[in-house]
Amino acid sequence: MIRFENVGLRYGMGPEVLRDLTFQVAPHSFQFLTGPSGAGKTTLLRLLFLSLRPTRGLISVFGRETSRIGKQDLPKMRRRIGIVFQDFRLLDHLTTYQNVALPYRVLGHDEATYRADVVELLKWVGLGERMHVMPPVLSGGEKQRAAIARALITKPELLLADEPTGNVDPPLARRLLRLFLELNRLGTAVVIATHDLALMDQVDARRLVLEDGRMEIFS
Ligand SMILES: Nc1ncnc2c1ncn2[C@@H]1O[C@H](COP(=O)(O)OP(=O)(O)OP(=O)(O)O)[C@@H](O)[C@H]1O
Repeated sequence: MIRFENVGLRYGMGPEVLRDLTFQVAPHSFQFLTGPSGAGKTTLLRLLFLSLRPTRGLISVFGRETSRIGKQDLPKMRRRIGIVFQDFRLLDHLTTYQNVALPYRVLGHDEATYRADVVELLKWVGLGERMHVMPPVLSGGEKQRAAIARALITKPELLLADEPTGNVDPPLARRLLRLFLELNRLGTAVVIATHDLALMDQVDARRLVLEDGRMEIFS
């Protein structure tokens, strides 16, 4: 599904932030991406989401080498990937429901074709009662779940989440983890970037560990 071969990345003229990364993410797989602060986790997620290009090496996503993907094809590729950003990136002037429905609206779909799916997903993440309020009145954990729902609404083949439990207490973190595991059980490949050792210890999952720009894999 995703293949990295000797990938390196530097920002501008700076030092290489990621070096010689060679690994794969298989369809339907579940893995954590971890490592100390500044190790390059967010940078790696941006490479996976095609919002950064490597400065060396090859990345292939869904069987296509990213250097050959033109700008016009990016939205179509990205629709197959759901991403939960560290800072949520919800739109404050839309309701929770409208935020989650946004990908469909952008595609110009008729609301009647997606309304039931959005409502069902909001219930699944425990926001059934909060769907008509705006993000500024949601708690941190509720925003987190709204961002997760928005990433999932298009049924992505790959879900990327950047510190998805960074803003929540341990019981909610466990619930979110169960949500990701359930999603994975339904067929989505999942990559969760996290510092949270207690969270990782709850699942016997593959760990991609970044340190000094290089990756070690523990299966
Ligand atoms: N846009 C940028 N321009 C220049 N340097 C950057 C940029 N974004 C990140 N960096 C640098 O790249 C390195 C990796 O950053 P990154 O945010 O990927 O790490 P991280 O592992 O996600 O950190 P954290 O766990 O603190 O979120 C850091 O040294 C950071 O300062």
